[in-house]
Amino acid sequence: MIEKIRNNFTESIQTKIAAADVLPEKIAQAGQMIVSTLLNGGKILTCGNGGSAGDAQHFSAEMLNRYERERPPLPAIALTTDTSTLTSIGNDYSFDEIFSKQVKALGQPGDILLAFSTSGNSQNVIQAMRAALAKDMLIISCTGKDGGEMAGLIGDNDVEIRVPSNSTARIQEVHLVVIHSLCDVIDSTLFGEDK
Ligand SMILES: O=C(CO)[C@@H](O)[C@H](O)[C@H](O)[C@H](O)COP(=O)(O)O
Ligand SMILES: [Zn+2]
Repeated sequence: MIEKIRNNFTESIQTKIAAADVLPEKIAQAGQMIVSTLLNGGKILTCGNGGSAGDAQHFSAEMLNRYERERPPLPAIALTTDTSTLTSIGNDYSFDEIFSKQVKALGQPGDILLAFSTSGNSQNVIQAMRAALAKDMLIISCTGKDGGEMAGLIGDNDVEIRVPSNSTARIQEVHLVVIHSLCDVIDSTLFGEDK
């Protein structure tokens, strides 16, 4: 058991080292995209399933409240939190539409959909991306593995941040570093370097 646990740490560290080689430019690009959207009066909608629902909420909480410093609240909505909305769409239509119907209702042109899926194949996230594209929103996708079906929906103005790993757990662990790095880019660009 001890060896198994140690191996989880080792694998997580190795995946992060591999990600540090390939992801920083994409993360910087995504962070600047978010900054431009915020400066234009837009907002960020976030979604994902399971651990990735937690990621979606983690990012929106850091926007709405704070990351590491005092600064004004920034606009973001996690589409994973309103159980009345989620259960009614799931019950009356389908689970695949739980995010896309919210994107259709809340999304405005120029807003960003921040979509988390380790496989890139979660249908409700894919439907949310299609709804965002139909609304002239921009997309930042955080994926892993081979990028799945989501990779094919990314356009020239969108950014895919794909973690180089096939393990759902290891990908999620890197997604958390991505979230905090996005917050870092956003805060330092909008409010200056932290003193
Ligand atoms: O947190 C975990 C596994 O670490 C699970 O809850 C996991 O997020 C769920 O199985 C998700 O449904 C997986 O979806 P996705 O990452 O492929 O979009
Ligand atoms: Zn998990």
